Amino acid sequence: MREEKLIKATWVLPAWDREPLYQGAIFIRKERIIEVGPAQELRERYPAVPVEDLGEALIFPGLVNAHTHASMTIFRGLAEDLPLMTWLHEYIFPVESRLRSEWVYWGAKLALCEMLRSGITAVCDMYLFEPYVIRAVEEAGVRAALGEGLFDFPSPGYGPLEEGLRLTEDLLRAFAGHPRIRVMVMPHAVYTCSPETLKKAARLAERYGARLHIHLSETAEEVSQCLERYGRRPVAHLEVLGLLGENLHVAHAVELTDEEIELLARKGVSVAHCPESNLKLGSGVARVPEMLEAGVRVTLGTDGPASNNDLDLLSEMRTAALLQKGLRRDPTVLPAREILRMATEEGARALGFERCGRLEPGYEADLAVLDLTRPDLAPVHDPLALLVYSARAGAVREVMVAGQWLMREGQILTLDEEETRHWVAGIAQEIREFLGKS
Ligand SMILES: CSC[C@H]1O[C@@H](n2cnc3c(O)ncnc32)[C@H](O)[C@@H]1O
Ligand SMILES: [Zn+2]
Repeated sequence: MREEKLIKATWVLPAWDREPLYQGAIFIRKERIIEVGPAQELRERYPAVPVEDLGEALIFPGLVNAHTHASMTIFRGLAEDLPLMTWLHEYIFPVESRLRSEWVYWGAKLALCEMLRSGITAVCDMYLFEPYVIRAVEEAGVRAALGEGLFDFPSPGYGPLEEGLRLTEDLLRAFAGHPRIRVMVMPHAVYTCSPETLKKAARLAERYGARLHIHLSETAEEVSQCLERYGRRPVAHLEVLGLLGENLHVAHAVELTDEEIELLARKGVSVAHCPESNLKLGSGVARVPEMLEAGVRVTLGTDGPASNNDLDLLSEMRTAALLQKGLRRDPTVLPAREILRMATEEGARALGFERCGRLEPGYEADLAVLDLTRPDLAPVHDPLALLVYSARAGAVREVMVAGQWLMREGQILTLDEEETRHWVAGIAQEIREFLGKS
């Protein structure tokens, strides 16, 4: 395998806050970016390095899906048009009680194929039987921050909670120092984890210097249940239990007061905004402009494919932007640049991948390539706006993580897409049978 590469394209967008380069190139050595600049200059500087010309295309920083449950592809379309608590308690938790490790493995592989196709190079995943997601992630070659989802009731993945904590600890040890995989401690939510469980999770994270991830303030019902049970809202609940801090990454944060936004900002908590799942489950709309204004680190996630119902972060960027503009009757709210920041650099930082999310010297060579020969991506007045407002998953042609091509000319190199679809079709049939659906 070549240690050095020079890739060039008609456009290179180095980062959310940088101007796009026309006829740009990137010089990569092993997994790192050494230099980004005009193609002609880089060719002259590195004459011995073969040039890979990507032609009429836009090279951009790989996207970061900051919250998902990848394996839930197997449940896509199973329970529709329901509010979160009904969806979870009456449909998803019962079917998940029959979950099997190979379902999680093949479901994750299908999800990774889909995510690669929308230019995602890093993902934050919380699920059950997570070691099987890790297997899929290792095969795919993407970057991931992940953990076994923990709740008080017995899990099909690990049994009683103590086993879940032990499994998390084993994973923390096994993947310490891994170049692409970070293990996080992942209690599911305040309504499925007792205060004792949350404290145990926080202690475990602290012992290993790990990050914590939890669903937080996703719906009004979650807030009222928390008030009823503990006499305080979810954010205050986590504060009292000592969870709010820079190592905490929360999903959703739809139901926040001004004071809660201030507190999250002050404590350095990051938020994964998941607008399409929040819309589809009728949960509401997160107060993203207020969070950004207050200094909260906002990232972007798809949430699981059973509540979104896709894993296309390009379309998520568009939804996130359009939603706030429409709600506020103000097109200047959440400009494309800010959206790209959330989907790249901010996501990477929230997951602990400090040298990802930008195409700059010293950063990991995690990037994706948009095919600009498509009619829906012409003409190119503004590459950044094109990426945020016009691009869809199908337009991503290449993906590279840590200097390795994972997708070339529309072909995923590391996973067998056909085989994966075939396995998932079989699993879906099994699921339908035990649900008495066919
Ligand atoms: C404990 S593993 C993860 C757990 O989360 C469930 N889940 C999927 N989507 C959501 C959501 O939007 N809010 C809360 N919980 C969700 C998933 O089904 C697993 O049980
Ligand atoms: Zn979720």
